[in-house]
Amino acid sequence: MRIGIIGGGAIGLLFSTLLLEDNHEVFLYVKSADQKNTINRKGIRRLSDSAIFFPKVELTKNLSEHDLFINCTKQYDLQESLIEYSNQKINSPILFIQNGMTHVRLMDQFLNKNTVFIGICEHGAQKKNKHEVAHTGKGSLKVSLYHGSIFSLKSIIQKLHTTIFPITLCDDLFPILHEKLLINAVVNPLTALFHVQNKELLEDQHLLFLAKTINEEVCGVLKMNSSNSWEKVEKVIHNTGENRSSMLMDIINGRKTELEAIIGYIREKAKNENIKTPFLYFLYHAVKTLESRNLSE
Ligand SMILES: NC(=O)C1=CN([C@@H]2O[C@H](COP(=O)(O)OP(=O)(O)OC[C@H]3O[C@@H](n4cnc5c(N)ncnc54)[C@H](OP(=O)(O)O)[C@@H]3O)[C@@H](O)[C@H]2O)C=CC1
Ligand SMILES: CC(C)(CO)C(=O)C(=O)O
Repeated sequence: MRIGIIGGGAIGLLFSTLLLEDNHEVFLYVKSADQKNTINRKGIRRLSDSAIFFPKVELTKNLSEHDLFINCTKQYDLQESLIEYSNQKINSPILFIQNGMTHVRLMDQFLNKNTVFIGICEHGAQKKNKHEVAHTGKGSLKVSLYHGSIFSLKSIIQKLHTTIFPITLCDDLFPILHEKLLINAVVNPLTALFHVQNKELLEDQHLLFLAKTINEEVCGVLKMNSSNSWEKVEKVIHNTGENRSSMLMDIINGRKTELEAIIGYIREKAKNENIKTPFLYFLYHAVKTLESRNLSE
C-alpha cells in the first residue's frame, strides 16, 4: 500500500519503519526541512535492532493522495494538520491514533467528507532525535470506523495486518477509546510527576496505591468495571514497562502535554455529572504546574 504518515515524532518514525519492513511504500510528512534532510541522508534508525529504513520524506504543506494516511501528531497539533488536509483537499482515508478524547470532537469540523478511522496505539515508542527511535513496547493497533465505509476499513486492515504491524478491527469505538483513556489517565500524569518509567507504577507500593486509586476514580466517571479495567491497565504497564510515557517525555523536553485531552476531558465529564474526582483534580493542577513552569522558562 501507499501510506502517508503525518508527523516524524516517536510513533510516526516507528510506524514508518514497521510499514517499510512490511514492504509498503511509506511517505513520511514532517514539519521541518531540517528533519526531512536528516532522514533523507541517514534514514530512520530503529534502535532495538539498529535497522535503517528510508521512507520518502516530504513537508506537510506538500501532501498528496495515498491509500491511507496515519496521523501521528499530538492532540494539540491536530487542528493544524486537519486544516492542512482540508486546505489541500485531501480525499484519502485517514487514521488517527492520538491518546485522549478531544480529537473526536474536532473531526466533524474539518473532515466530514473523508473516510475517518480512529484507533488506539498499544505500542510504546521514544524518539531519540530527528531520525532515531526506540521501540519500547510492542503492541498492536485497534481500529474502529468513525465515518465512511466499513468495507474500506476491512480491506485496509486485511492488507496491513502482519506480525510486524498487528492491526485489528473493533466494532465499537467508544469502549476502546475509554479503555485507552483510562490507561493514559492512570499512567501518564503519575509517571510525569514522579519522573519514572511505566513499570515503577507496579513496583513501588506507594505509586501502585496511587495508580489503583486513580483507576477507581476514572472508572467511576467512565462507568467501567474497575477490577476488570485494572487488569487491562496492569497488562499495558507491564508490556510498556521500560517506556517513559509520552507525558513524561513532554515534561522532560519542555513541551506542552496532552493533559487537557486526557484528564481535562474526564474532569469535564465528572463535573457535568456531579461526580467528585479529588485525585484527578490534584493530578490536573500538579501537571499544569510542571507544564507552565517548563513553558515559561
Ligand atoms: N510515544 C508513545 O509511546 C505513544 C504515543 N501515543 C500517542 O500518539 C500521538 C503521537 O505521539 P508521539 O509520537 O509520542 O509524539 P511526538 O511529540 O514524538 O511526535 C509528534 C510529531 O508530530 C509532529 N507534528 C506536529 N504538527 C505537525 C504537522 N502539522 N505536520 C507534520 N508533523 C507535525 C511534531 O513535529 P515537531 O517535533 O517538528 O513539532 C512531532 O514530530 C500522541 O497523541 C500520543 O499520545 C500513543 C501511544 C504510545
Ligand atoms: C501506553 C502508554 C502509557 C505507553 O507509555 C502511552 O500511551 C503513552 O505513553 O502515552
